[in-house]
Amino acid sequence: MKSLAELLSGWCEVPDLQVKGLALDSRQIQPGYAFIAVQGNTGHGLDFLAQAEKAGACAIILDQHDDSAFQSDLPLVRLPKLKNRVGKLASRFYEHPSVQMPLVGITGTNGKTSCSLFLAHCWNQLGSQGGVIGTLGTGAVDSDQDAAEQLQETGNTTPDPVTVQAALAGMYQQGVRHAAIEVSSHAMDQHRVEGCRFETGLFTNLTQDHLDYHSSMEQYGEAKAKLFLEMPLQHAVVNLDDAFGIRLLQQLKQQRPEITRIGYSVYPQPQGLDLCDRFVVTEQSVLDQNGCQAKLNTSWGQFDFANQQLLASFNLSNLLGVIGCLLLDFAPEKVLQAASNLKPVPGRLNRFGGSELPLVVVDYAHTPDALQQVLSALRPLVSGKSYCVFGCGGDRDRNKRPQMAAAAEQNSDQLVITQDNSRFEDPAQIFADIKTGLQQPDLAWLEPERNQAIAKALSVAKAGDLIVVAGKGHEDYLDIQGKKSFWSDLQAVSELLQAKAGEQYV
Ligand SMILES: CC(=O)N[C@H]1[C@@H](OP(=O)(O)OP(=O)(O)OC[C@H]2O[C@@H](n3ccc(=O)[nH]c3=O)[C@H](O)[C@@H]2O)O[C@H](CO)[C@@H](O)[C@@H]1O[C@H](C)C(=O)N[C@@H](C)C(=O)N[C@H](CCC(=O)O)C(=O)O
Ligand SMILES: Nc1ncnc2c1ncn2[C@@H]1O[C@H](COP(=O)(O)OP(=O)(O)OP(=O)(O)O)[C@@H](O)[C@H]1O
Repeated sequence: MKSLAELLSGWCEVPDLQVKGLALDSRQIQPGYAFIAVQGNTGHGLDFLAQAEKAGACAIILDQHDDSAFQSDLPLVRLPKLKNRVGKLASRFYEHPSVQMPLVGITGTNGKTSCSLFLAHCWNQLGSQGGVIGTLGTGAVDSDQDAAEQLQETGNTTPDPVTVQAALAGMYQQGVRHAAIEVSSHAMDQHRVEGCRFETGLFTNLTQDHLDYHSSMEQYGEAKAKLFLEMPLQHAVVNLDDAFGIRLLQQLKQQRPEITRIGYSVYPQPQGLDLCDRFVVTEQSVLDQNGCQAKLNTSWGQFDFANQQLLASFNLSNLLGVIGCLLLDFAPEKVLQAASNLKPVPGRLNRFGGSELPLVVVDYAHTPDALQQVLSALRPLVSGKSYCVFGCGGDRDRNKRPQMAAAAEQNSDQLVITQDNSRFEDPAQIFADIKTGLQQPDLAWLEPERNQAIAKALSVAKAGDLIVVAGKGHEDYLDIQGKKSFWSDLQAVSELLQAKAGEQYV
C-alpha cells in the first residue's frame, strides 16, 4: 500500500488515499489499484473506465487538461503533464528500482535483443545476476535456460511505463543486480522509460524501419537520440561504424559533456574516434564458420579475443558494444572471458544442419538492412547455392517490402517468398509489393504456406548449400486476420531437417 498523496507530492494536491497498485490498462486493474487513464494513439483510457471500476479501481488519475466527458463516483486526480510523469510516478511507487541496480538502455534498429541478452549472460558469468526487458520479455536471465521460455512476454519491445518499473522492481526482488532494457523509438516517443535512471546507453545502428509510425528517418533518429540527450545517463557507448552514431557523439559532446563517450568499431581507425573519451576497436579480425577472432585495441589495453559460436561481422560489432559497456565496471580479462563464452540469442542466427545436410539458419531479420547483413554475412560460409525464405508483415511500413526483396535478391541465389504476419492485409498484395523490388520477379518461387516454403527449399538444397529462413526468429505464432496461430520457424526447420536426414539414410 502506498499513499497517493506521497506518490504525487510536488506535482498536485490530493486527498489522502492508499493505493495497492497502478495500471494504465483496465485489464490489469486489481482491487485497490489507481487507474491511470491516458489519451493513446487510437483511444483513451477513459473509454475503459467502466471495466476499470468493475475490476476494483479505487481512483482515477487523468491529465489536468483532459476535457473528455465521463461519469464516475471514484476520486479523480488531475495531474499536470500526466503522460510525461507516468513513469516517474511508477518509479516512486516501486521505490526507484533503476537507482538500486545499474541499468543499460539499448537503442538502435538492429541488435537490441542480441546485446541485451549478451549483457545479461556476461553479468551472470561476472557474478552479478543479469535481467532484461525487451522483445523476448522481462525477467532475470538464467544462462542455463532458453531465454524465450523463461522471460515474461509483454507484447512490446519496451512495455508501458508502469510495466517497466514493475518489471525492474520484480527483478531486483528476484536478485537481479544489473539490468538491460531495449528502448525502442516508440518507447522514447511515448515516454515509456521515463523514471529510469540509466548508467549506460548503448547505440547499435540506425537504418530504415518503423516509418509507418515516425514520419521520417529524421524523426525516427531524433526519437532514439532522446535516450542520450534527455535521460539521466552517465556513459554513452556508441557504434562508430554508423553515421548516425557519429552525429550522436557530436551532439553529446556539445550538449551533454558530462557523459563519458565510448566509441566502438570493427575497424582499426574509424571515423569519430576523436569524439570519444574511450574506445574499443578491432585491429584485425577473422570471421568464418568457426565464429570470430579479433585483436582488440581498447583504452583498457590490447587483447586477443575469440568467440566460436557467434557468426557474422554484425555480431562482432554487437560484442564490441557489449564489451564497451562491461569494461566500465569489470576487469578486462574477466569481461573478455565472459564475452568469448556467449551463444546465439534465440531466433538470431540459429544454426541447423550442415555437414551432410544443407546449412539452415533461422533468423529474425525483418528489415532490409538486417536481411542484407544476415544474407551477406552467411553466404561466404558455404560453397554451394544459397536460398532465402522470407515474407513481409502486413499493416506496417509498406516501403520496406521492395527493399527487403532487393536485399534478398542481391544476396542469395534463389528466393522463396512466403507469408509472414499478414495481419489484416491481403497476403497477395504483400507478395505483389515484394515483387516490385525484384529485378527478376519471375525467378522467385512463391509458396504462401510457410511450411511448404521451407520444405520446398529443403527439397532441392544439398550438402554445402545454405537456406536462410528469415523474419520470424524466436516468434511462435503467425498473425493472420487478427488471429494468432502457433507457428515456429525453429520447430519447423528442425522437424523438416530431421525428415530430410531420415530420407537420406533410407
Ligand atoms: C501505436 C502504439 O505504439 N501503441 C502503444 C501504446 O498504446 P496506446 O497508448 O496508443 O493505446 P490505445 O490503444 O490508444 O489505448 C489508450 C489507452 O487505453 C487503455 N486501454 C486499452 C484497452 C483496454 O481494454 N483497456 C484500456 O485501459 C490502454 O492501456 C491505453 O492506455 O502504448 C501501449 C502501452 O505502452 C503499447 O502497448 C501500444 O503498443 C502497441 C500494442 C503496438 O503495437 N506498438 C508498436 C508499434 C510498438 O510500440 N513497437 C515498438 C518497437 C518494436 C520493434 O522493436 O520493432 C515496441 O517497443 O514494442
Ligand atoms: N548489429 C546488428 N546490425 C545489423 N543486424 C543485426 C545486428 N544485430 C543483430 N542483427 C540482426 O538483426 C535482426 C534483429 O536482431 P535483434 O533482435 O538483436 O535486434 P533488435 O534491435 O532487438 O530488433 P527487434 O526490436 O526488431 O527485435 C536479426 O536478424 C539479427 O540477426
